[in-house]
Amino acid sequence: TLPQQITYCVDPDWLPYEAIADGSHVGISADYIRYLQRATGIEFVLLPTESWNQTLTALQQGDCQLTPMLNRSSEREQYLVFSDVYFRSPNVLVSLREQPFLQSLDNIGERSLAVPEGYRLLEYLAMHYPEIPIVLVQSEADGLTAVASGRADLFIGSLYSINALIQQQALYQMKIAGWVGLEDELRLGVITGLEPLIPVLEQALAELSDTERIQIYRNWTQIEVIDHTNYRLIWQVSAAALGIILLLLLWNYRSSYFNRKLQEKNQQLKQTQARLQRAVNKLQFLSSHDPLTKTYNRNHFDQSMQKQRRQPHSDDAFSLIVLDIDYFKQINDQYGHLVGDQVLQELAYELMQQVRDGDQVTRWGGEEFVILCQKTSLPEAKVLAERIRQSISQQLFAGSVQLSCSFGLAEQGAKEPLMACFERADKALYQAKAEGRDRICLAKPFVAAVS
Ligand SMILES: Nc1nc2c(ncn2[C@@H]2O[C@H](COP(=O)(O)OP(=O)(O)OP(=O)(O)O)[C@@H](O)[C@H]2O)c(=O)[nH]1
Repeated sequence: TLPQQITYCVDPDWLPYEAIADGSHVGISADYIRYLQRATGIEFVLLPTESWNQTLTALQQGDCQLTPMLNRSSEREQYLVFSDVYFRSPNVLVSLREQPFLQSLDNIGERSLAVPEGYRLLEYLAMHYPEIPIVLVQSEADGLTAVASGRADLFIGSLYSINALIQQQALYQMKIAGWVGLEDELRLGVITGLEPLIPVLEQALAELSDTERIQIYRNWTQIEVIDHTNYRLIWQVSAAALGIILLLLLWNYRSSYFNRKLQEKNQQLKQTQARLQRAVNKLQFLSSHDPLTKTYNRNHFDQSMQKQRRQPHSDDAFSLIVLDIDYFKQINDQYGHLVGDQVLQELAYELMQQVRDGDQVTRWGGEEFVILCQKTSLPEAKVLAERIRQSISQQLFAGSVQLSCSFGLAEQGAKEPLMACFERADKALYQAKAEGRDRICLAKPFVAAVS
């Protein structure tokens, strides 16, 4: 009679074959146990252990009645009976990348070899390679760490579990350094006394299709080339590079944005400066010019007089022509004020045409103009005044107006203040008016006051 319930133990750390995770049995053998439970109706109860050695002890003592996945060895046959092999896996040697490829156990030489405690491999090595220095480790994971840290030169273990561990722990500095002739031939083991279970379990295993076996295997293994590229590192480096590129692009975008803004602001500033300069120019022009005739105004005339006074030692002659339109009131009355304005503008234009570059035409007020003649003696000023007088008499202003002007001329005497010179010229102008207009009168020479 078969038991309704049996206890079983597993290797708690031997993925993908089997392991205990959060108290539950996982791995390939867990799928087989679940299948066997369904197929046989026997309840399999896990007795968790902390190491493979503990599992073997529990089996020896009868606390556990079954273990689902192990190799047969003569030592184990003393307390276990085995099913047929239902899973095979090669055993391999693992070393650091820089180690040479050893091919097999025969080429190990002086190198030390890490082997998990309780593994059948120990028996195998003791029998076939007693000279190899063995470093005992707790588990396959511990064995790989031993090689990674230099505690052992090589590790020997099952291909599938090593593959899984290397990936899980990202031990990409490891490589498979050789094949061990010995294959794992994994079987179910039950303690002696429960032999009748074996045919029942074998019968159930025989009914498992190849597809189901492959599915179980696939559930727990990912076959990948061990010597593979460290994609995680590549991703990390690429992500970092991408990050830096994005930062640079952002920086570039921001700085060109601010540059554009700055250029816009500079442009606006330039435009404002230009507007301001135009306003200043206009103000300067207005402060020194007569708005109607565009000749200089009295303000500018006064400033020029002061400058003239600052050059008392100049030997150059300097003359003033003061002129006034004759009967301008009548022109205004007859043709209207707007025509009067136009006459003033055209006359001013005529005066500016006639004088030399250094001379200045100023509207003194109303219809009276003053011409400051640099480097000009009284006879020279008279020639100029005569030319002006004649040219005025020969043209029509504002289309139809004929006019004449009266002129008063004076040459600045030595040490004569300009204002005094102006007054002499103005007097001469009144004289011209009084003598019948349309004529030129010269002022009497300057007589310096006797001190
Ligand atoms: N259209 C116009 N007339 C002006 C302007 N400034 C002064 N006048 C006029 O010029 C006239 C000057 O008249 P008056 O001082 O009597 O002199 P006038 O008529 O020229 O006579 P005489 O100088 O003695 O020959 C006045 O009627 C003013 O109104 C101006 O800017 N535009």
